[in-house]
Amino acid sequence: MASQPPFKTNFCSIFGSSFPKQSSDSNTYTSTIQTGGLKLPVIDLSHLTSGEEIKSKRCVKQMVAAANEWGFFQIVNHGIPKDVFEMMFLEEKKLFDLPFSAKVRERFSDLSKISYRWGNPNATSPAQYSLSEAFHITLSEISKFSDDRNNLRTTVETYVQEIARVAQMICQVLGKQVNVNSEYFENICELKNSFLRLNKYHPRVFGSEVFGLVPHTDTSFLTILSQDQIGGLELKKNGEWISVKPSSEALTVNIGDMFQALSNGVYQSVRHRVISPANIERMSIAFFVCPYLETEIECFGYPKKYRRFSFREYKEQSERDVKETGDKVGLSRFLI
Ligand SMILES: O=C(O)CCC(=O)C(=O)O
Ligand SMILES: [Fe+2]
Repeated sequence: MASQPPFKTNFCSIFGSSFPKQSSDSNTYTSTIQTGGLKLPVIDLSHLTSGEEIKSKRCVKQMVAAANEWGFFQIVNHGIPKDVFEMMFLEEKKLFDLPFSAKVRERFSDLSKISYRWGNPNATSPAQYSLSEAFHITLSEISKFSDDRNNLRTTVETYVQEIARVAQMICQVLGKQVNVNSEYFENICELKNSFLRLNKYHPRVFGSEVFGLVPHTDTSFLTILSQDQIGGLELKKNGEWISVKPSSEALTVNIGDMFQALSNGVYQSVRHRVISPANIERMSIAFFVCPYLETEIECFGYPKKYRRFSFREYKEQSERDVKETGDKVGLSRFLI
C-alpha cells in the first residue's frame, strides 16, 4: 500500500490541472545563493562548559552575534550521542512508511495525539503549497502512546531529553544577554509544552514554484533541527536566500518569534524554507521550545517594540491568518 500522499491529485483539486511545469533546470530557484562567501556561524558548545572563562565568553559572544545577525547558527560538540539521532531517524522512517490511509485515519488510535499533516489545505497559490508531510508530536502526550508504539515512545523520550538539555542551555545563555533571568525558561518552557515535528520531503514533481516547505518563521522560542545529509533548507539574509549545508556533526538552531519578542527584536526570527530535493527523499526533525499557552510574552528592553500578548493569543491569531491568507502574518501584528 502506498505511503506517499496523493500530492498531484490534491494539488490539481486545489489549483486545477494546470500545475506549474516540471523544470529540468535544477537551478530554477534563482534567488538561492550558496553560503560560499557568507558562512553560517558554527558554535562549539563544548566551550561553554569547558571551565575556561575566555573560551566560554567568546562562545557566548559568537552565539549572541549569530542570533542577532542571522537568527540561525549551527552547533557542534553538543554532547548528544550519534545513536540517539540514528534511532530517532529510524523511528521517523517507520512512521512515514506506514500506508497513507493509516497516517490520515481519523482517530489515529494507536498514535494518539500525534497529528499528521501534508500539502497545505489552506494554500491560495502554488507558492503556498508544501510538497511534504509531517507528524507533530505533542510532548505532554508521549506517555499516552499505546504499548505497540513502545519503541517510538522510548526513542522520542530519549531524543527530547537530550535535545531539551541543549535547548535550555542555549535559551539561558541568549536570555541572560538580554536580561532574562536564568529561571525564566525553566519555569515556562517545560518539556511538556514543547513539540517535535518530523518532516519528510518528497522529490520535486511540480515546477520550481512549489516548495518542500513554504517560507515561514517558527512560532517557538527556539528551534533545534536535525537533518539528514540531503540538504534543501534555506534562510533569508539581507534579502537573499542562503542554503544551509547539512553536516553530520552539527545541529541547526534558529530563533523563533517568541524569542524575537522577548528580546525586543535583538534576536531575529528569520524566514526559512525548504527546497524539494531533485530526485531523492529528505527527512528532518525539528524540536520547538514553547511556553505554556497562557504565558504572557513581554519584551525585555525599552522602548518596547511589541505589545504584551499570550502565547495562546499569538497562536490563534497565526492560525486565523493562515486559514484566511495561506500565510502567517506573525509578529508584525503585535508591533506597538
Ligand atoms: O526541514 C527543515 O530543514 C526545516 C523544517 C522547519 O523549518 C520546520 O519544521 O519548521
Ligand atoms: Fe521552521
